[in-house]
Amino acid sequence: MAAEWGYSPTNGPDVWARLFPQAGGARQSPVDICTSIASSDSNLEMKKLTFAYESQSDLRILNTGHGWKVEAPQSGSRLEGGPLGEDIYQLEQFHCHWGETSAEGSEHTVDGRAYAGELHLVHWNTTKYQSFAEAAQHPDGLAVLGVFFDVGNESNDEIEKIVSTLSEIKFKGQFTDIPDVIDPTTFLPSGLGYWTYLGSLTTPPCNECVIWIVYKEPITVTEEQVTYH
Ligand SMILES: NCCOCCOCCNC(=O)c1ccc(S(N)(=O)=O)cc1
Ligand SMILES: [Zn+2]
Repeated sequence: MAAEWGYSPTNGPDVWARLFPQAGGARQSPVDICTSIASSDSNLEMKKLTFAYESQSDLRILNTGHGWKVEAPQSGSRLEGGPLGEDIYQLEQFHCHWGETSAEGSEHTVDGRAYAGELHLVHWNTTKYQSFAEAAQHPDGLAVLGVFFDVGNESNDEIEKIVSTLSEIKFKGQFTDIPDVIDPTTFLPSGLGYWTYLGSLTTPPCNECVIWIVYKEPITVTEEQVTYH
């Protein structure tokens, strides 16, 4: 039985490769995004990244033990263009990484700077593959949109619909339904500039199957919305 991976010295990222060989690979995420060496690719400007999501209610939210995850398989959603070639990607789930304080918590960093948290909208390639699990075995299987959280005075209404349910799922494995209607489009910043690179799942099994699209502009949430209680 694989030991529980986590973020302590004995089960954290430095030892994941012992149990999950892909964690020792050449295209592992997260990375530090060095803005001075990121090159702008004129192709990307030509093929605009486009997305279309449905609004859904009664989505199931789960305490994964490392944060919350909302299961949101949306056959009517589409993410395409930009670095995704001719393939169409469909939303599967979205989840959040955050930390003990608002000074840390994001997985990607920008010129060494961490944000208070990071939202991941996880999509899979429905043009080429028949399921999420199958797509996760291929280098172009998944596309994940990363959105940084900045802490400020305005709370984010859509995030509030999610974090307001966390008191019901205090323990790993617990889940509940979010009664409100959630529209994933509202999680995206107004400025749609992004960095993109070929990487991996940021947690075990660390499959090298993700085309990462990390938005440059963070969205603002309150301290309450993005720190462990
Ligand atoms: N069970 C066989 C291997 O399956 C590979 C897929 O892993 C399933 C569990 N993990 C995920 O789905 C998963 C999805 C997204 C991210 S992340 N943080 O990179 O967006 C990390 C992990
Ligand atoms: Zn993630």
